[in-house]
This record gives sequence, structure tokens and C-alpha cells, in this order.
Amino acid sequence: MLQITDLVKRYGSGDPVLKNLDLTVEGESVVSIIGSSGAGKSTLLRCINKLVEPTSGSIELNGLELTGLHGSRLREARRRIGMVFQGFNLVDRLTVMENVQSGRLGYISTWAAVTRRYPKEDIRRAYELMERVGIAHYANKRADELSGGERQRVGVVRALMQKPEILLADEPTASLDPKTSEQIMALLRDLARELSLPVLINIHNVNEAKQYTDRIVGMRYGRIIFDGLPGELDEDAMEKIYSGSPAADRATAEPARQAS
Ligand SMILES: Nc1ncnc2c1ncn2[C@@H]1O[C@H](COP(=O)(O)OP(=O)(O)OP(=O)(O)O)[C@@H](O)[C@H]1O
Repeated sequence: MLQITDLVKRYGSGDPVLKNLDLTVEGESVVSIIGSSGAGKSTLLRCINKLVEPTSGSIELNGLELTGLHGSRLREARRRIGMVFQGFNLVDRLTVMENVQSGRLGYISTWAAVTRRYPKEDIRRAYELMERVGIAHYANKRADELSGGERQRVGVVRALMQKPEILLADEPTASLDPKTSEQIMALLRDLARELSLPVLINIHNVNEAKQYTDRIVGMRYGRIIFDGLPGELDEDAMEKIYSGSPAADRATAEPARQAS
């Protein structure tokens, strides 16, 4: 379970971009985060995977407090969090298998990584996952020979190789055509179920959020102002999420409705 309590993030001396935010994500649910550009969606994900340190508040993943960690404890904590990126973040000149195995880098010796002598169990797991997402036949192809959808499947397998306790996806379909985009969303939803993995997806495409996720969290300038089931995201809620400006929002805050 991911439990975020009273989270504040301020860059430098500016206004906070996350304002006393509370969010709980449990079990195998797929939660999408929607909101205008600048609402703080990426910052929220970055606080969770510790690319930025929150200004205050608490982020607990299955009982482990993630804020304030450094050094080896931070590296250990990061392994618990899988990350899928908009631009896939693959190494183009490496093969699919090498990219996938980079998800295990924190676990195996540098020697094993440099010589590409992956542990048998890691190779078995890689093939199992690649098979599952339909890219096993590309194992020895260079990553840059794959299509966008195939590359994102590599990104997903790489994230799963580290056996994460939660998967964070930052605009995972924004670089893909509509059909491929839907396939990747369906894949993330299905994997969440199969692996009992909570998935948190930052997404601009509201239709995909409605169709492929269990719960939608709507942010407006650092606050969660909607938290509900896809069917509850009506025009009124959309208007609230996508209207306003940072200045107008400084004055007022509306409490979020909790998902039932
Ligand atoms: N490293 C940074 N330094 C200073 N300000 C930042 C930094 N990163 C983000 N911000 C600011 O924080 C606010 C929230 O940005 P963030 O990228 O989290 O929003 P977002 O909802 O993900 O937007 P988008 O949908 O465009 O990606 C914005 O005003 C942005 O300019």
C-alpha cells in the first residue's frame, strides 16, 4: 500500500506545487492522475520515486517511509518502485534483453552486468515477462529496431524485472498512436491484476483514464480535487479539474471526494 500524507513540495522559494496532499493507493488498483499542465502530476510521481525530495509530509510504501532516505537505503527503496516513462528511456544500441536486464542492475554484481552474464533466474524471468507482453522473439534485436509500442513493452518488462511493489507510469502512452496507446493501457491494467501490483499512471488522455483505470484522481494546481470512480467523472468534475489558475487557487481549496 502507498500512503501519502500531508505532502508538500516547493521548488526553491516559489509557491508549493503540491499542497498538503493525501493519497492512498492499495492492492492491485490502477489509479490515473489527471489534471492540467502544471497541476503537479509529474512532481507527485517524482516525489514517490525520489527523483525530488518532498518539502514536508510522508510517503509510505508498505510500511517503509520513503522521505528522507539517503545512500544505500535510498537505492534499496528505489528498487521497490518500478517506473515506466513517456519516452521509454531505453538504450537504443543495446538489445531488448540487455535493456530488460538493466532493470536488475541494482541486484547483480557489476562484473555480471558488464560481461552480460545474467543469473539464470533473471533470464528465465525476462523470457517469461517478454513472452507475456509479446516481445520474446525480439530478445536479441536492438531496441532502436522496434516500434514505439514494442519499445514501451520493453520499458514495462524492464520495470517489472525489479519485482516492484508499485508501478509508476509517467505519460506512458503520450508518444504512441491511439491504437497502440490503448493496447499499452490494457496491458498495464491486466498486469496490475495478474501481479497484484498497484499502478499509478499520470495521463492526459481522459478517455483512456476512464476506460482503463479503476480510479481517477484529478489534480488542480497542487491539490487533489477529485478522487472517484471513472463513472463519477462527470462534466462538473471535469470543469473543476481543468478550470482555474494557480493564482485563483492560492485562495481556495476544495476537498476531494473519496472513491467508494
Ligand atoms: N525542477 C523544477 N524546478 C522548478 N519548478 C518546477 C520544477 N519541476 C516542475 N516545476 C513546476 O512545478 C509545477 C508543476 O509541474 P509538474 O511538471 O509537476 O506538472 P504536471 O501536472 O506534470 O504538468 P504536465 O502535464 O505539463 O507534465 C509547474 O508550475 C512547474 O513549472
